[in-house]
Amino acid sequence: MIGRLNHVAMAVPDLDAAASRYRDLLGARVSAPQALPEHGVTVVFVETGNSKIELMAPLGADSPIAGFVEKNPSGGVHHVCFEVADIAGAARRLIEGGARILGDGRPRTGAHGLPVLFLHPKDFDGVLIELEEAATTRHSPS
Ligand SMILES: CC[C@@H](C(=O)O)C(=O)SCCNC(=O)CCNC(=O)[C@H](O)C(C)(C)COP(=O)(O)OP(=O)(O)OC[C@H]1O[C@@H](n2cnc3c(N)ncnc32)[C@H](O)[C@@H]1OP(=O)(O)O
Ligand SMILES: [Co+2]
Repeated sequence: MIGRLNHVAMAVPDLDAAASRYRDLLGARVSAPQALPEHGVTVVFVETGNSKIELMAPLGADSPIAGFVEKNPSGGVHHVCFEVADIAGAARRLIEGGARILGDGRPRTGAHGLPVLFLHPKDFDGVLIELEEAATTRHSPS
């Protein structure tokens, strides 16, 4: 069901400093910061050729990554994101298999303008998994 690794996300305490390190020390192409209040994070994406790194800092009072950054004040790997062809079908199959989808269970629009959802880390060996519907499978409204 899962396809390409879309990104690995790192939660960081200082987004500008982290972005500079990837740009200036590692020589990577880094996108402009994108504030996503509906997700409680500000993100930049680092291009790695075969995938991406998402650097994210908490945004707002109810950020879902606030607890993680509090427990890991230097930052750390927060989640991995896999592409799926059909996110609604994937969600049904996961629920049938006993996995928990975080939030209200419905996909939300993620940083790339595509539907995303998150699976509980306790159901996947302590790793938070994000699923993103692959761009090629989106249909334009007719
Ligand atoms: C930018 C949009 C989008 C994209 O398009 O790419 C994004 O990536 S948004 C990214 C931010 N959004 C999310 O992460 C949404 C889903 N996450 C959550 O709902 C929460 O982060 C969480 C997973 C429910 C954890 O929230 P928290 O407040 O930390 O809850 P707890 O303190 O109760 O933690 C429970 C338990 O889980 C462990 N934990 C927490 N975060 C992680 C993590 N990232 N990876 C692995 N495990 C994690 C935490 O340590 C607790 O464990 P115990 O202490 O053993 O109980
Ligand atoms: Co992500």
